[in-house]
Amino acid sequence: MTADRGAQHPPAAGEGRPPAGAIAVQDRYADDFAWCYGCGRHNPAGLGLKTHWDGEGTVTRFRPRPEHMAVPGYVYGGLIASLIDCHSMATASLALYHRDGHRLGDPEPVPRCVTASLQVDYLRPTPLGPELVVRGRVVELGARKAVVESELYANGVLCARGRVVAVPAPPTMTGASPGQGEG
Ligand SMILES: CCCCCCCCCCCCCCCC(=O)SCCNC(=O)CCNC(=O)[C@H](O)C(C)(C)COP(=O)(O)OP(=O)(O)OC[C@H]1O[C@@H](n2cnc3c(N)ncnc32)[C@H](O)[C@@H]1OP(=O)(O)O
Repeated sequence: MTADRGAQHPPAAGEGRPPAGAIAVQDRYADDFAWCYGCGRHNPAGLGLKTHWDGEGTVTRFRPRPEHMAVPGYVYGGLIASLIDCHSMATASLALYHRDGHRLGDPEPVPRCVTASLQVDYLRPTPLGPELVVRGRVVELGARKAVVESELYANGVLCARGRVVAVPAPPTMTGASPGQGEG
């Protein structure tokens, strides 16, 4: 994955800025499954990521806070992995929802996926300060998985790229109350 290092992202529909009040994927996860640190709307300590369709793919925007620092001036790589992870999961969930004939705004909750594999390439240091833009697209949609490729930009410059395998959440991950893991 060495191509496009440092590529400028082409102009996209709406530049990833959803209209006010637009429904995000995370708004439509079932209540019991909306606690994820990265994207759960019920997790007050989380990142609160919101993912929307934009043009041919999906987009999530996030402005890192000072505590998301790796070294002064640059973003911590673990945060970058989290952004790519949750953005890709939302993209996979949305693709499954569309495959089932639904559109955001339908009453049925969006299906939930978990991360089977998360691979991130850090192409250049990500500056701490500007809003980050993550763009994703589904490259494979199978019966039991979706493969999503996501790219993270700062000031329009490609800084990291991820490839994520998403699998519908197994029944063993359902039913616990927040704070009740198996371990
Ligand atoms: C009503 C429902 C509500 C549900 C409500 C859930 C609440 C939960 C909310 C979670 C919110 C998430 C928020 C953000 C994402 C996280 O942070 S999720 C947390 C981190 N991830 C985990 O803990 C997952 C732990 N791993 C697992 O549970 C199992 O390994 C998995 C991922 C379910 C896969 O199970 P499995 O039995 O291996 O699945 P299997 O059917 O064999 O494989 C399906 C496909 O995936 C592929 N695959 C599996 N593992 C891998 C791998 N490591 N690498 C590459 N490909 C793989 C297989 O090859 C297969 O591909 P195909 O043969 O179909 O082409």
